[in-house]
Amino acid sequence: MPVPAPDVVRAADAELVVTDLARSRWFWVDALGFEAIEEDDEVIYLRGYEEFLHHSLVLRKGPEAGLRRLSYRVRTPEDVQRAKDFFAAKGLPTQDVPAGTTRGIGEAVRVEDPFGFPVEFFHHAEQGPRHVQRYDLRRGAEPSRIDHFNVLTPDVQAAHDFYAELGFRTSETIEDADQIYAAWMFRKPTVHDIAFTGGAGPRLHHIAFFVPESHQILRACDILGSTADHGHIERGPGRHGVSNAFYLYLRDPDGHRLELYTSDYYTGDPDHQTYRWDVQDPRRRDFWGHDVVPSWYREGSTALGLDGAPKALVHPPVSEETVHVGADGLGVVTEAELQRS
Ligand SMILES: O=C1C=CC(S(=O)(=O)O)=CC1(O)O
Ligand SMILES: [Fe+2]
Repeated sequence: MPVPAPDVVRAADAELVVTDLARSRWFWVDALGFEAIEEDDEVIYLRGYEEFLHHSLVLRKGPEAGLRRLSYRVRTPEDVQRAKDFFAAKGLPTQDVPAGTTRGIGEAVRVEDPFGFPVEFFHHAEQGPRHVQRYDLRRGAEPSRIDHFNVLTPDVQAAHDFYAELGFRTSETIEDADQIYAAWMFRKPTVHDIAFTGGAGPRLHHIAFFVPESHQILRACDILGSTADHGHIERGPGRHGVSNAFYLYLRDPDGHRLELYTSDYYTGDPDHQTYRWDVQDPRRRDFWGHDVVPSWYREGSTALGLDGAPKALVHPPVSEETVHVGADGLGVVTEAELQRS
């Protein structure tokens, strides 16, 4: 008898380990304008202006940078137990997380998914102050809300199939006749809550926050340029092929990647169709055909297991970089060159 999947509402919270909390605070709060809703010498709780829960991102001080958890909100308290039963039935590690372990979050279950990612499911959450119309508080890129996670994993097909079992639907893919190189999957009615990027994993590729319009993205670039901190700009601004979103990728002081993202599209109808990009289409990742910088394909944040230890990397047999030429400007990169990078 299959164990029912929990009813996942959306990607809701994440926790990153950072090595210099003050420097991280400068990047996420002073430069980009995230709200620090609570903080002490060890941890900062951040949120966007449109958010109603206590926070959506935790920066926790630690000796080595890494991804501690990706968290999904589930629809009912019973779905927390369903999540535990679903992962336990597959022989995957699960950990009960008492209410208040994370400020503002009720009891949760933390699991390791089949690909080594630390994933948490919670229902109860404290409401934070309603700042959606506090324009007097908005600064920097005016981040609105957490939108999605993107992770690096060597077998995108397997990840896609597992999250489909968890009830996620597929909005877009990048593929060819031989394989799927990337997939975007959703629970909330937009393009994605989780995306799988082919590459050595388990590693976090990025966490994305929605901003109101493209001009907040341009303002983030101008702010970082003004203080000669332009080195934090990795890729963009530009228009995505996949998702149609206007985007910018930034790297924080520990190298954690943040995407500022706006104007994707609705996916909530029951017969929403998956859009499949050919890996040879130079517009798939940047609709204007701009190059994808190599670091965007190759670099990510270490995932920490439930025991807190860094997860060992598994490399994919073939990387998108070695398949696609043209817009990425890389020409054909051999797998051996990739492994050395
Ligand atoms: O959110 C996203 C939407 C599209 C893309 S891609 O670069 O267009 O593939 C990447 C992304 O996963 O960050
Ligand atoms: Fe993204």
